[in-house]
Amino acid sequence: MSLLLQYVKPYWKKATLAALSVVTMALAALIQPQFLSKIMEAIINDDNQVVLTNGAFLLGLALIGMVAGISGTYFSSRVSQSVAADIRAAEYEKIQSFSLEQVQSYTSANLVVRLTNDVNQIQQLVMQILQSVLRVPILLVGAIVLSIWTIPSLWWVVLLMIVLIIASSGRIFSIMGKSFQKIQNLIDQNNTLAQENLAGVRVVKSFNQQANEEKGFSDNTQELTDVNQKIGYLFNLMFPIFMLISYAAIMMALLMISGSVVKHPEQLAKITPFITYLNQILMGLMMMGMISTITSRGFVSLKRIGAVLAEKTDDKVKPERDSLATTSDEKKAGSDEFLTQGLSVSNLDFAYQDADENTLTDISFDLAAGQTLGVVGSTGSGKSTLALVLARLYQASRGQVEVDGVDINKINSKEWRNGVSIVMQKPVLFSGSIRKNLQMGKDDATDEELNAAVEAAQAADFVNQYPDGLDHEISERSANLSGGQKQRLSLARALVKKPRLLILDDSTSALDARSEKRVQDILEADYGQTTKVIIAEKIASIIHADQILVLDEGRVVGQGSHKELLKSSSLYQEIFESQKGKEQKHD
Ligand SMILES: Nc1ncnc2c1ncn2[C@@H]1O[C@H](COP(=O)(O)OP(=O)(O)OP(=O)(O)O)[C@@H](O)[C@H]1O
Repeated sequence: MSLLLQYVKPYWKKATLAALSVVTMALAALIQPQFLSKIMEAIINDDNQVVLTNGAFLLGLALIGMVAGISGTYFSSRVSQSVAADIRAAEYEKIQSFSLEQVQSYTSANLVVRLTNDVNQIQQLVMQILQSVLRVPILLVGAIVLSIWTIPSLWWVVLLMIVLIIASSGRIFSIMGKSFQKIQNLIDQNNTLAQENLAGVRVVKSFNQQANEEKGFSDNTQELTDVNQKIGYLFNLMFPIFMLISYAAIMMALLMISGSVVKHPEQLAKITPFITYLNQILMGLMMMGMISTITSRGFVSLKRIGAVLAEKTDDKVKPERDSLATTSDEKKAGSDEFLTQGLSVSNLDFAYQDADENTLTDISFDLAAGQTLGVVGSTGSGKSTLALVLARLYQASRGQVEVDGVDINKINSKEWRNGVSIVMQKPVLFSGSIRKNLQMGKDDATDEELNAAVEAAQAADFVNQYPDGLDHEISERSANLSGGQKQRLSLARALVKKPRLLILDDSTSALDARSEKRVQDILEADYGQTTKVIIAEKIASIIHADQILVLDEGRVVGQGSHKELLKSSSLYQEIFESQKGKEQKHD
């Protein structure tokens, strides 16, 4: 709740206007029946003047109620939309600062639901609170007091109706509350299924899995429909039950006073407001039930969003270094002062969250600035994991990674990001122009710099074929690019900023041997100052590296130059022998 108040606070003026409007509307609704009563009394007494005066008041009140209703809805929807937008932005910003482990532990589909559906629930929650939290109690208490005040002898009819409605609605609303919780979980699942299926649409089609995927999705959708239908049935059931109870109460009231109407005809004037108040009590109770279910659903969402916002973005990975940002750090960012001595890794261990064993164990190496480290090893040996730890996307569980003798966790993040580029094994590009994607590497890169990077990454041939060149649009999930094109553009993005540390995770695997050789030559000639970590399946890609690490089950089992390893590492020899034939064919 304090979270909600924090976000509503900036809009307190509009929230107050909404609350005042709503209170006015409730008071107008409560006073109206009194004028109606006076009009009826005047009709019985044949007093036209009183009929007209009270009629005018009644109309005036109705008008005030209408204006208050409109302004109440206007202000509460403005506040609820603004609060939802602010929460969404704060949540998005928080998720952006999440570590890879945090994203993995929530799952991306779940985070999408928390950003969309949960925020919508909160919008409704704020709307409901502003619209009903004052109105319902005023309407309910006011209608109970005024109904008894209008015909005191019928107090027990009022009480009986309240008891009957609460008894019948309590059960219905409690079933609804549980169903809303279930809906939330099903929407989470639905989103995961849809996301996975769409991301892997090619695999689904190639393995002819449409029918299975459709079944999984339709089972989930069916369950969602069933729960929604159940809520619909309950709503449909609720209204007739409540109407029945209220009409029974009205009938009872009419019966009770029918005997005295002949003696006291003015009683007839009181029955109309009495019935109106009974209806208002009914409405108030129904609204109370609805609010409790809608708000309980909203509070579930609030809790889910609160959990995201309360997440600590790994202190060691981000904020502390941001706070170290000084003017000199900012100046240093991306400058030639970064990584001038070397990269040093000592006794590094790493384990994925919830994993029983280390993925990397006791990794150590020293690399002088400007040198190249090659990393080879069998599948699953931890090469990509090492790349991610070196890029500071994961945090080592033991040991240290140092740049120029400084623990990388102590380096200002801006400086780090400007100095380091990683090209992931699976290239990821975003929908938008090629230019926009490449400028992620350097916001203010000129066309000249972009073209140089495109050239270096061997992407110029196909980029120049597009009539709109760098402005060519990449579609969602870069579906309009081939694997090799994606890889080249990811490489270009990493090269744009001329990084001081470049980490390539199997980033030239989709390039033909000639293009790969050209990339290697350019890296050597134009990126001589850049320290490089190159992970490769093919030994040919790292044969000239100053130092090569051979990984096996997360441990270094060989270390040295190509020549040294051919003598010292049996695994390296084995890999080399197995690739020799293929390389000769390439050459
Ligand atoms: N996000 C993750 N969560 C948990 N375990 C992971 C995660 N990523 C990788 N692993 C595990 O860590 C081990 C090393 O994976 P990694 O991707 O680093 O190997 P690799 O040497 O790059 O393999 P490849 O050559 O196939 O790309 C594997 O056993 C893998 O299952």
